[in-house]
Order: sequence, then structure tokens, then C-alpha cells
Amino acid sequence: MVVRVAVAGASGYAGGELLRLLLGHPEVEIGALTGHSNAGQKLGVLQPHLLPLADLVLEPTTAEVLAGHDVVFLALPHGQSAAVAQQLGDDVLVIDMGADFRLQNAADWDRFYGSEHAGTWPYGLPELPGARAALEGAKRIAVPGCYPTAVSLALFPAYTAGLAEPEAVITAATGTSGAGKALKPHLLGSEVMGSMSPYGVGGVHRHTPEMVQNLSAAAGEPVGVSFTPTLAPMSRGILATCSAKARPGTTAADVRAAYEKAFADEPFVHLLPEGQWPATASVYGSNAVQIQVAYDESANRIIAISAIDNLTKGTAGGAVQSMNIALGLPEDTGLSMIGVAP
Ligand SMILES: NC(=O)C1=CN([C@@H]2O[C@H](COP(=O)(O)OP(=O)(O)OC[C@H]3O[C@@H](n4cnc5c(N)ncnc54)[C@H](OP(=O)(O)O)[C@@H]3O)[C@@H](O)[C@H]2O)C=CC1
Ligand SMILES: CC(=O)N[C@@H](CCC(=O)OP(=O)(O)O)C(=O)O
Repeated sequence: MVVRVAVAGASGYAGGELLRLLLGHPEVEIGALTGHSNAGQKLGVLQPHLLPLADLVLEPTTAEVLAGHDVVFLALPHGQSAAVAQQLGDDVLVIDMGADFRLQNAADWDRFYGSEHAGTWPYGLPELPGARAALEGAKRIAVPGCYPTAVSLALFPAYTAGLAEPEAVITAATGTSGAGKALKPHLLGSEVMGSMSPYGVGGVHRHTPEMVQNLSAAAGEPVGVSFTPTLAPMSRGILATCSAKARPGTTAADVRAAYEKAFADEPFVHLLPEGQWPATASVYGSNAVQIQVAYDESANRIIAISAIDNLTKGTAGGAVQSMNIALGLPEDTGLSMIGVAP
């Protein structure tokens, strides 16, 4: 099979990580690459690590340029995907790495993104219950947000097993690449290096409704989420620390068994041996997810911790994994499960 792929937003972090993975994908042929302010520029100037593609010139992001491909990835700022996607044929597999089609509830979209809701596409987090069936043969896929990927995978087994009360408390640390390449004062090196700081505190982070959506689906009832993101002095990685009160009668053995069952056949999720803890370095550049869970008996809480690379499993790797499922390819084609250490 030769799959001809176009990437819109190839000059950005998500587009660059996607191209890194696609270069190692045996079934993919890379076609049009587009940018916005950098259209006309050679890719090698913007993504110097993508040596085999260095001489390709970025084209403008238009439907005409993106036409004639089997798969189109949209790695554009949120709110920009819908207008492009509408103009692409129904026979093309369109994979949106932005937020436009993730949420089911238009009021949530309006509250957190403040523009018109474009719609809802099959959700590209294959490990969630029922998600793979919706992705098989799909022509439109919404790749999850990076934090919702880490958090939903850490907590859904506790909810599907009925072990957790419907109120989760989450703090997560992320690296600076999560914010994209745009210049932002709080992301200047001198502000970030040697320091950790919270942002988006008090239920205002735009990934909160996506976590609520995923955990509520797993629980079969509305789950409240208190989410606090923090910025850590690293380029990549998310470490999410998630907890929920345990339902009466829950034991440590119940919790362990629920997680072992949920992830037994998952190629990318590593439930660590008891006593070992996830670390962002262990999943750097890989599509792997590390998870550990504990039952804190004195507080009667389930504590689940996950680590992902925000650009790989949190965006581009998740996108390729979903593409593989949609096209009927082995799910792990072109995806590494091996991190980089130290
Ligand atoms: N970084 C991350 O960890 C994650 C990112 N994502 C999502 O992926 C998408 C891209 O993010 P990221 O790569 O980080 O961002 P970047 O800022 O690094 O890249 C943005 C890309 O979009 C292009 N672009 C900017 N403005 C427009 C516009 N008005 N119309 C069309 N194209 C435009 C840019 O082109 P140019 O440079 O030529 O101007 C660039 O290629 C976003 O939706 C983001 O939320 C999702 C999960 C995690
Ligand atoms: C450090 C930083 O700012 N991180 C970003 C990560 C979110 C992101 O990448 O958003 P999508 O997954 O919706 O594309 C943020 O918190 O907004």
C-alpha cells in the first residue's frame, strides 16, 4: 500500500513531529507540505532535523494544494481546521490535530474556544473503550489534546471498573513545546529555565471539557474535573498526577486488577511494575504511555500517574496510530515504543 499524505502546518511543532514519524512509516509517501506565514520557505530552514525533506518548499494552506492525497493531516492553530476540512472530499482521510472537532458539546466549545462549533469527529484515542471501532474505516478523525490524552488514559480504568467517585483532581506538568512555536512572554527561556509555574488555574484550561467528556463516557455518569496545568523547564513531556476518591469497599487489589485488565492488550500503554513510577524521559520521542496506579488507603483515594511525550503520543504519534487503524494497517506501523535515555 502506498499512502500519499499531505501535511498542513508543516512548519509548526506538531507538523514537524508528524513528519519525523512519517519519514519512518513504510507505507507513506510524503506529498504537499503547507505553511502560513512561512509559505514559500524551504522546510530545511524551519525544521532542520528533517534532513530528507530539507529542499521541499512550503506551499500555502489551501484546499487546492491539499487535494489529490489519500490522507491530509491538519496541524493548524485551533479554529483554522474546519474551513479547510470542509473543502476536502469525503473520500479523503482528514486527521485534525487541533481542537476543532474534539468536543461533542457545542456549549463547551463556545465557552472554552469562543467561536462557532464546527462539529464532532471520531476521537483518536484508540485505547478508550469503543474508540477503535469508530476509527476503523473513518474518513475524519479528531486527535485528542495532549493533556486529555495523558489524563484520560490514567483515569478511565478506575471509572470503567466503577471504583472511583465522579470527581477527579488532576495536576499535570508539561514542557514548553505544548504551546507551539508562537512567541509568548511567559515562555521566554529566562522565565522557564530553573522554575516551575502554574497557568490556566481555576477550571479555565480549554482541555478541561475534553477530560470531562472522556471520563464521563467511561463512568457512565457526569464526572467533575479539577485540572491544574503547570509549566516545567523541559521541551517535551507531560507528567499527569490524577486522583479520585475511591468508592466504598475498593481495595488496592481491585485497583491494580482494573488497570491490568484495561491495558493488557495495549501496544503503547505500559502499566509499570508495582513500585516503579512514570517519567517523561522514558517516553521522550516515543508513542509510549507509562502509567502507574496506587491506592492511598489513608486518604481513600486512587492515584494514577501517566507520562507521555506531548508531541508524540500527545499529538503526532496519536495521529499516526489513528491513521493506521482507519486504513487497516497494523496499529504500530511507523511508531516507536522506545524512549531516549538519559
Ligand atoms: N504542541 C503540542 O504539544 C500540541 C499541539 N497540538 C495542536 O496542533 C496544532 C498545531 O500546533 P503547534 O504545531 O504546536 O503550533 P505551531 O505554532 O508550532 O505551528 C502552527 C502551524 O500552523 C500554521 N498557521 C499559523 N496560523 C495559521 C493560519 N491562520 N492559517 C493556517 N495555518 C496557520 C503555522 O504556519 P507558519 O509557521 O508558516 O505561520 C504552523 O505551521 C494546534 O491546533 C495545536 O493545538 C495538539 C496537541 C499537542
Ligand atoms: C505550555 C502550553 O501552553 N501548553 C499548551 C498545551 C495545549 C495544547 O497543545 O493544546 P491542544 O492539544 O488543544 O492543541 C496549553 O496548555 O495551552
